[in-house]
Amino acid sequence: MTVASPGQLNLDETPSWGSRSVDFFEKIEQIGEGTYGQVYMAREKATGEVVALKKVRMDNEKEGFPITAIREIKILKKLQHDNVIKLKEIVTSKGLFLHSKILFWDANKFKGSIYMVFEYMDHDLTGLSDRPGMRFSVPQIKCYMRQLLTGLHYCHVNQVLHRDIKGSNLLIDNNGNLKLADFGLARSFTSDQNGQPLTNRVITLWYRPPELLMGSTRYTPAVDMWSVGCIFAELLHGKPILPGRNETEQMQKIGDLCGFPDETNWPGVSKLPFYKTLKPDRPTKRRVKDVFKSFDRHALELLERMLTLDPEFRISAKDALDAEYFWTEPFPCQPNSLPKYEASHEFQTKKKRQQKRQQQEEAAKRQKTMHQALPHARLPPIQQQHIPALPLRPGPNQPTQHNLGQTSQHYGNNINRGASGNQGRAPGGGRPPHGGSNQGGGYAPNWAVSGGGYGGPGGGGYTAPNMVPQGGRGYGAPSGATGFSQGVPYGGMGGGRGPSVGGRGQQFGSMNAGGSQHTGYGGQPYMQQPTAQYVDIDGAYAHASNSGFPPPSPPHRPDYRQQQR
Ligand SMILES: Nc1ncnc2c1ncn2[C@@H]1O[C@H](COP(=O)(O)OP(=O)(O)OP(=O)(O)O)[C@@H](O)[C@H]1O
Repeated sequence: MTVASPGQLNLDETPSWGSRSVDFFEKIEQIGEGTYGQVYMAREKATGEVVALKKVRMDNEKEGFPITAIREIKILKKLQHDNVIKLKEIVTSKGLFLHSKILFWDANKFKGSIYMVFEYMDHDLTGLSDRPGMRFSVPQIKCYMRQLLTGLHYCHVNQVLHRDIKGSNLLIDNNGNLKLADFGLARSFTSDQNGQPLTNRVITLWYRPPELLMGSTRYTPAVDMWSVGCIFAELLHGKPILPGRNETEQMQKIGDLCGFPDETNWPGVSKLPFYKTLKPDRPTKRRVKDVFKSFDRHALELLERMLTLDPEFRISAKDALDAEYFWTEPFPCQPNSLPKYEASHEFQTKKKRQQKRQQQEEAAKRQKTMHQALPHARLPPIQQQHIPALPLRPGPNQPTQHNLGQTSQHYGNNINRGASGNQGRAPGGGRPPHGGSNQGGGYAPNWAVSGGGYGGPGGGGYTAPNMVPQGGRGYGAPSGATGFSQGVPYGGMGGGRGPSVGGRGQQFGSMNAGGSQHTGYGGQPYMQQPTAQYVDIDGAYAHASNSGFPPPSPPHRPDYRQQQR
């Protein structure tokens, strides 16, 4: 593989990427609204195959190519697993042109887009849960949870932190397969953690672990496991369990449920930057068992281990897969035995709910008018649907060491306890395929952001230079202050979803031809904004790592999701 020079979109590894126009697809309908563009259900005209097109908005030349998209493309190119969404290719709309595998555009004229083409998934977990009357059975919850943990274990073994685990990023198809999606905040990590600090403004507030809320910048895959714990409890409880409106309230809610951490249950916690600020005046006590006493004994035991305050003792994905919960009756069902549902994405269910609410409001207004006109008319009240949470059973807690899988096997969907090959029940963790090709090839750790080696195409491993800055740099708009709607019991999971993550509000500075001039990270110009632009996923990182990060101040960019949610 060629190592791309700075400032180019290196499509070497997948030659077809970027060469096709979005016109090869016809859009069917919008199914998602993300921070950087819309997501559409679409059909490839030639084959009839249904796909999802995620548009990367690039119409603001000042801000350049969004770093979330660069990260997402780069990481998804490497990760290949049944429980991780497959990025099939990248297509472009007019205004971009491809020359020698480098994408160019004219910054002053270009109003086009890059689209990521994904395999299509019928639902996201939030959309599915929000369907009126939706109830998940225990085998179904176990089936989804096992797939979520399997996909996450694969990411962690391959040294990728997802950093935005939440229902709307868990996609489900009508064969019951669950896949992790939205790797826009993901990043690679090194196990020694001696590198540069990581940003703590990641993970959507309701799913954000205490170490990030208290300002830790050296964290581990345990951050994702906290989010998994929140999702797990949400699935069983029927609504989000920690719906804070801002960081302070979020930490308060965690303290009320899990007890506020101290040096006894989390040595070193008092040294975290915001510990003293967030510490409540009143005493708190762990109440997980009381609050969720209706949960099954094994479910509660697993939940306690996921919601362990000290990240070092929080259960890992690998150990969670080995938990009794998955190996006692009722067992997880097979994905393909699950019922098929009409497509349901959060975007659509939210829209339907809004429309219904509007209709109800209009009907209420009409009734009021009629009532005023006809004082004796008997008018029925507007019905509120109330669906109780799933009933389940009680049990204990048992914290264990957080621990990454060390082996290099794929952990498939069909996990057999004690089956040959895997020792015990827990998985090894598959390495991702080497750089861009699916066959052969060496693989060395630290392939992405942390700048270690990774396999070249079709053969031996090679060591990449430091391609990406350590540190993540997610300086988004502060999260959680606005647009909050508290979830109510409604089907499997709650209605309103939490305030969005802070780390998204940022773009990677545009890069100009030749790579000698560029705007800084987050659109802070170091030099005059160039006209001709191109983006290189690998090279951009290489360039960025030499560019004096972090920028002096976080760039200002509105967080669209805060306005929406
Ligand atoms: N491959 C896919 N198949 C079907 N639907 C998808 C697919 N990818 C994304 N979606 C839908 O679009 C929504 C937004 O996608 P995604 O989270 O990837 O975008 P985003 O810009 O990162 O969003 P956000 O800013 O909310 O994190 C998802 O919640 C899901 O409903």
